[in-house]
Amino acid sequence: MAKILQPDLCVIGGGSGGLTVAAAALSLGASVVLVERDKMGGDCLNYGCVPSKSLIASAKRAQYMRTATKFGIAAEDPKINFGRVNEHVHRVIADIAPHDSVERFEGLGATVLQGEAKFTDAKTVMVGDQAVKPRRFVIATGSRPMSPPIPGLSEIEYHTNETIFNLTRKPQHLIVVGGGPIGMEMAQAHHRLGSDVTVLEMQTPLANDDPELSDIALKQIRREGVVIRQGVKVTQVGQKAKNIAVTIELKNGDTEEIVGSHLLLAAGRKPNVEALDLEKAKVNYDGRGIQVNKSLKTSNKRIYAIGDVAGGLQFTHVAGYHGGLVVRNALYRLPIKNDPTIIPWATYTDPEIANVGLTEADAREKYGDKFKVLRWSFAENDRARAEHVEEGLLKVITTPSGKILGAGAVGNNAGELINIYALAVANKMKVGAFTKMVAPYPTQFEIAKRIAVEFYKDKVDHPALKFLLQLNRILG
Ligand SMILES: Cc1cc2nc3c(=O)[nH]c(=O)nc-3n(C[C@H](O)[C@H](O)[C@H](O)COP(=O)(O)OP(=O)(O)OC[C@H]3O[C@@H](n4cnc5c(N)ncnc54)[C@H](O)[C@@H]3O)c2cc1C
Ligand SMILES: NC(=O)c1ccc[n+]([C@@H]2O[C@H](COP(=O)([O-])OP(=O)(O)OC[C@H]3O[C@@H](n4cnc5c(N)ncnc54)[C@H](O)[C@@H]3O)[C@@H](O)[C@H]2O)c1
Repeated sequence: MAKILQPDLCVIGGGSGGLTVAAAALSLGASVVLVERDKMGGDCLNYGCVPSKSLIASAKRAQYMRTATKFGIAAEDPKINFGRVNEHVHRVIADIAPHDSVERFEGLGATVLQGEAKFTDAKTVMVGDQAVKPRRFVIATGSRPMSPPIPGLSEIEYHTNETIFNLTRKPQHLIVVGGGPIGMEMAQAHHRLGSDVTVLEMQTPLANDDPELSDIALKQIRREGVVIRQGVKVTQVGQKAKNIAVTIELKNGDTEEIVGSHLLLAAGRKPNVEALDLEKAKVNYDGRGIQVNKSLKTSNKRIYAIGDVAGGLQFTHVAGYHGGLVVRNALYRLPIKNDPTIIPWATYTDPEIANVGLTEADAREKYGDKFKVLRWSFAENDRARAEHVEEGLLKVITTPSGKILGAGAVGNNAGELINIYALAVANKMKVGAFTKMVAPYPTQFEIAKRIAVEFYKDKVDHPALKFLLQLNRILG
């Protein structure tokens, strides 16, 4: 057996969370062993954010061609070379990959072990025949697609996010099971790239977002031609000649068969915990993931869990945020507090949907009717008009005194717009801060400024202001 490694940190998983911890700890002079069993960069780089956003970018270009007429340019039915689209997607991955590579991390001073980590006791992990006994562990093993218990699934060939980006030929008819962010982003992108697409959602599509916002996006996606069947139960799947037949049960008990060329499962995620032998490390977990406290520590105080495997919000920026927190605690014992209430998210459908902090429904639950909802339509914004992206809405939720509790947006670049509200929520800012700033004209960002003015609209009825106005009139 090789010499036991005894670094400051052993990071298990070389994805968004693990790489953040490793890079930060190395830059602070700590010794790090990094363990990855598959591809460096994890889900985000290889099977998630990067390929999906690259595919969406291709799909957007195709849509621009179809909708050019309103800009005075003859619209065209785009000639889509799906193989070339696939090359573009993989070129983007390859361009980013060096940043996440074994070579880069070894260059930074890490010992990178390429294999599967398994705990043998509360202080030791084995990777092959290499033992690692660090001062602290960080588990960042992520999640994988969940396979719902659908009869017939094991007998057919289906796709998940781990295989869909390998397709080099356009799916004729893509059936997507699950209308969450993965399902809806992939459904719209594939439809724009020329596939027929049917989404089968057992409850409500994009249910994690404010329905006032997601309805606007879903309307647009439907208008483009994606068929979204909600409230349906998939009861059977099977091969039908070269196609896949999916039987669904409707709310009234009727059944229907939908036949497609490809099936994508996007029905939620499962934490990657099984291979770790967590029982031996006395680390508690359940179906959602590893249980952690506010400091992201597990039931074994030497071991942290971060990112998707920690059972909370599943986003790359959350894994990165967790990573930044645990480095402070693990290396310097500085107090940390994981605060999920400051986390924004964006779904990259077109229009995009984004949120941070409380939604209107959250606020109602927490404050009854003691809060304000400000609304401003993108249609009122000059830049949105010029770009023909008037379909959009910004909502800001405040306390009666103007503290920003949350914001949500649907529309062009809503994901960019939400950043300023992430700043506002994290810093407990008041809406008044927006009235003091000047936004360049014409930017879409002016919506954020305009909505802040809305907050003061009813204040013009204040008796003191009315009196001052009257007085000024008298004074001439
Ligand atoms: C299609 C899709 C699109 C997405 N789009 C976005 C987006 O636009 N924005 C966003 O913020 N998020 C997005 N996400 C979510 C994002 O990818 C994840 O939240 C993020 O990757 C989680 O990071 P992580 O470090 O927790 O896990 P991962 O990045 O998955 O990394 C975990 C790593 O651990 C390794 N591993 C697992 N078990 C072991 C073991 N026992 N030993 C050694 N190594 C192990 C795995 O191989 C993997 O490389 C998307 C996800 C999908 C699937
Ligand atoms: N833009 C982004 O940031 C982005 C994009 C994609 C994914 N993600 C992350 O990845 C996570 C996982 O995404 P997801 O879309 O797989 O999961 P999800 O849990 O958000 O959505 C899954 C959907 O599938 C439905 N479903 C489950 N079983 C079903 C069945 N048998 N038949 C029909 N419908 C079924 C659920 O009702 C749900 O609406 C997200 O929660 C998000 O955190 C983020």
